[in-house]
Amino acid sequence: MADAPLLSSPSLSPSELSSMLQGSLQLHQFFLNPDERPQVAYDQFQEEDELPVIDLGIIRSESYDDKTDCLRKLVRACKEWGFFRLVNHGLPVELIREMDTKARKVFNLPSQAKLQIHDPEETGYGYNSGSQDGYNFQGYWHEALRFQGDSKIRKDFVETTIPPDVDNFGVTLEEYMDSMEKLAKEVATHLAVALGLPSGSFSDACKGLLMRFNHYPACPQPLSTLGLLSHLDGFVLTIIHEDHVGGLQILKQLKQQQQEDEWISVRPQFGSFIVNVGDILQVWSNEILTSVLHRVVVNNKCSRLSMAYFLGPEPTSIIQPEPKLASDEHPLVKFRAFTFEDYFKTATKLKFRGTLDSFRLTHGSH
Ligand SMILES: O=C(O)CCC(=O)C(=O)O
Ligand SMILES: [Fe+2]
Repeated sequence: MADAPLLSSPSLSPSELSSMLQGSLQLHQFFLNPDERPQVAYDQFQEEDELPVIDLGIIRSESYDDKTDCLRKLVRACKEWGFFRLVNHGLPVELIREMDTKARKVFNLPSQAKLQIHDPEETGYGYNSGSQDGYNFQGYWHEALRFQGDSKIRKDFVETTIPPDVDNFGVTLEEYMDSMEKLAKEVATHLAVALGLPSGSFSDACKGLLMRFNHYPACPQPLSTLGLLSHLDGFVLTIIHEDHVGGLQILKQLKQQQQEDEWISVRPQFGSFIVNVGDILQVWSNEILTSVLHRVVVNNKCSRLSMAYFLGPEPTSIIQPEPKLASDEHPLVKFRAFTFEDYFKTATKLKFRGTLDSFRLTHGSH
């Protein structure tokens, strides 16, 4: 019986479940093939798997030696992990909390109200759930609220679709996205400097593109499904804030140690950000920096909210490696000419896995 497990899961609120199951899928249709199911639970943390921590206060400081050390650590983290934890970033925790609370309020609206948050002309804009036909993440235990475009379009969209009982959602969203854009561009600037490039090499070609709130309701059979399938982010940098629950998993690169890569759970830390390298930065950096596979595992106790901000290039930008980063150790990687738009179309078809291989002319070090 498809719905029998629901009866044995008293911790799930009926509204959380109906939010996922009101669409075209039944519970068992979220179950993945055994080889795709997670073997590591959302809260199985190992000490050796703590992400590298980058203290932005040190990079901003006047101390040349500390700053240089920290920039080296930043490059190492982006090479070896593709991810790091950003602390001392200066963004007020009150703003983060306010954004988290308001996004949660939207997800807690009845399903019918959430389904109104969409733009008929822009698929994927606004609200989507994993039980919805044609949604990129159909079949995953996930619902999302997505905002993009310039701030005028965004403001109009929010005003006409988000119910007024979520107080000033649009005001907080604009403030949060502005702060994220500044922060992401600052990180991109530090990365350019750390690689020996002029400071604007990456950030000048970027703009804030997309903000996605990810909500993963508690799931009656968490190890039979995933919240988000394993994927590579398709932008320059992603800045994620997650609540206290946990569920993000990263494929830890163990190739240097001649071992198979392994999935590790990231320990949540409210108030800090998780930053990761996207495919476009991997190309720009001549594949010195790495875009790494990650996914989300769900649990049967409580829902989880993450807020992901994506910094990207202009849609018509030609994406190519920076020739100044070519060296004996890192010969210039060759790609056929492609724009960010081309990248995105291919990535959508491939579900954001292995997209760059479609554009690669020679095989690099990945
Ligand atoms: O929910 C998370 O922690 C990760 C979200 C994510 O990977 C994404 O939105 O691309
Ligand atoms: Fe992602």
